[in-house]
Amino acid sequence: MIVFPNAKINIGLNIIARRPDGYHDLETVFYPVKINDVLEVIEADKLSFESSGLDIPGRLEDNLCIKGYHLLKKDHDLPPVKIHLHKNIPIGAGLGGGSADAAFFIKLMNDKFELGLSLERMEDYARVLGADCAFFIQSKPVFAFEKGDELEPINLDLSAYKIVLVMPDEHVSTAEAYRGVKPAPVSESLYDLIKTPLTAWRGHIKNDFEGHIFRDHPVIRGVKAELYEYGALYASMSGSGASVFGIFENTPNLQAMEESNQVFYNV
Ligand SMILES: C[C@@](CO)(OP(=O)(O)O)[C@H](O)COP(=O)(O)OP(=O)(O)OC[C@H]1O[C@@H](n2ccc(N)nc2=O)[C@H](O)[C@@H]1O
Ligand SMILES: Nc1ncnc2c1ncn2[C@@H]1O[C@H](COP(=O)(O)OP(=O)(O)O)[C@@H](O)[C@H]1O
Repeated sequence: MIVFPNAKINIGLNIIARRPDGYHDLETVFYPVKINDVLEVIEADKLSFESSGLDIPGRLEDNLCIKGYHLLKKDHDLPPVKIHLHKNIPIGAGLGGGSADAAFFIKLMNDKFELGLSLERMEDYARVLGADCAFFIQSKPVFAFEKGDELEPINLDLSAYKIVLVMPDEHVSTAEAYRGVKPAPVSESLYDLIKTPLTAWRGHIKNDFEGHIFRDHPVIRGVKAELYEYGALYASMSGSGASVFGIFENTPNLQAMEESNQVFYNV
């Protein structure tokens, strides 16, 4: 069985407070985008994992698909499987690629081995693997709060616009992003701001990571500024970076940016 885990962007990201468990309470909007990995699972004699495409840093046993397998195996009688992941979603990009793989792995295993798990149950499994994994079970636009794993569906349809994503040759780890941030309560909730017209988002819907990440990685700040120069109605770093998206009325020609960045059009 083959599935195609998709990436996400964060539209707005307010880091509100540090929690006693070391995590942070936040609010964000997750919006699915069309950049996909390819994940295949077949029954086999022993558990194995291999990947192609982009190199995935870290140990094999820490891959979120393998972690997902062990998590499900605790509660279900699963045979060994061979997992192949073709990695296409940029890594350390704030696009949630690893989390998407984890969630799509759970869904795939549920379908393939008829585990009978409800969406809510799969979201519970996903939460164990990472704060933003639960979103990818349904991959529909949501307002996310608490650790980013409490989800409320929202009506947000950007299909009339062109979303372009730029990935500079920089990587920011999620841990680095959280280490540098100063949590603060919000004056205007993203839950309300996201309902305002897109043309009013600039300057109001913010990503709290941008402050210190832009200071430490000026290249990323430059990408955002350039997207506005090309006419973006709204532009922001996604999540913990380093990718930056722009929302345009019409597809821009970013050929000049392609020399030093990876550009994904109409995601
Ligand atoms: C920042 C965000 C924004 O959507 O995504 P990315 O930009 O990395 O994709 C998420 O909060 C990332 O979620 P995820 O990548 O699933 O995080 P986890 O694996 O659970 O945690 C990695 C580390 O991030 C920090 N962390 C994560 C979530 C949260 N609400 N508070 C935190 O402080 C913790 O230090 C944790 O050890
Ligand atoms: N299937 C996976 N794909 C990508 N990264 C993974 C995967 N499983 C575990 N990881 C680990 O998660 C880290 C960050 O992953 P990723 O989700 O791509 O970035 P981000 O948190 O910026 O969205 C990687 O550096 C890697 O060590």
